[in-house]
Amino acid sequence: MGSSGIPIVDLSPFFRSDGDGDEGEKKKSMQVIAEACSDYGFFQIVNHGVPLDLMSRALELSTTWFQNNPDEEKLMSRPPSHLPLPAGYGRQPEHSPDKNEYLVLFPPNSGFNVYPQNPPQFMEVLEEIFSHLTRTGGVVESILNECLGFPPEFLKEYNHDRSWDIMTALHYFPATENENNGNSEHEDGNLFTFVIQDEVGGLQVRKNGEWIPVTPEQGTIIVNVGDVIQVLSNKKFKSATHRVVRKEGLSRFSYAFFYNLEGEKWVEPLPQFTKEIGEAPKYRGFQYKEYQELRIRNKTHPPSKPEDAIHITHYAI
Ligand SMILES: O=C(O)CCC(=O)C(=O)O
Ligand SMILES: [Fe+2]
Repeated sequence: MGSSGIPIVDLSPFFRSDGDGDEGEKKKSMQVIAEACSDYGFFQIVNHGVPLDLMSRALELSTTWFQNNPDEEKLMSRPPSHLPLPAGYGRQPEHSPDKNEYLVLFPPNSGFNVYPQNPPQFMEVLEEIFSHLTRTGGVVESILNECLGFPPEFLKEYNHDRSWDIMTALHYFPATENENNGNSEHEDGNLFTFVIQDEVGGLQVRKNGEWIPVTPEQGTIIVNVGDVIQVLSNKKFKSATHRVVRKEGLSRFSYAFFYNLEGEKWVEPLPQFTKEIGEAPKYRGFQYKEYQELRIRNKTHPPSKPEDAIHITHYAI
């Protein structure tokens, strides 16, 4: 358990080749994960395969880049991509309640990436951490697959195309006297997200109706389950409700890695969570990219009332 009461799971047994004794450890970890996902969709991982010095380095470099980068880089053009959002630098529109700026990256082999040039090592570190997070994503995906009782490799085959994964480096501005919203209350629309945060803190998750601060623990990666897992499992696993609150006098830096689905994929509650157990589906099916486009429109053209923003409830039956 972390100091915030969010479970911390040691993934090392999942990275070792199967030896005696590992099965028991794996089972215990999977129980903790399954419970956290059934309750509120949030847990943390250690011994996750991403080198700790790479994580610190990535945070140091993004801090330097956001604080010092020349405006030309911030203003670099963001050509359209295969996703409903472009790669490169962006900033929340002036009217947005969210006060952050960010850098969007696609997988290292993507021709759509727009990389920062300074510091010169930044691009290499971004590519390296992206690759590590992708590998850890595969491990977490297979754990969730087993926790949900899917046939072996079901999620891996359903979600074999990694070209829609994205990573964002985020910079939250210091809070002012009047407001401290960094990233409004939301659920992520994907399978799951990894968050790496600096020591400032500010990420909060809603658990049993209360906002719980996710206390920074160096080297830990936060995992939050997204809407796709919630829909496939007909809400057996929950998509985590979370937000970021800014601190006065302090900038906060983080990375979010979104383990996504290819845009053409169809998402709907699976028969083992509906007709095979006599339960009605809680959602109608949808194409992944249609939902992502609607979510991005929430950000670029915010509805006049927050309750008009599109969430997964848009597809609720
Ligand atoms: O910066 C963070 O800690 C979380 C970011 C987040 O929730 C998101 O980008 O969806
Ligand atoms: Fe999020």
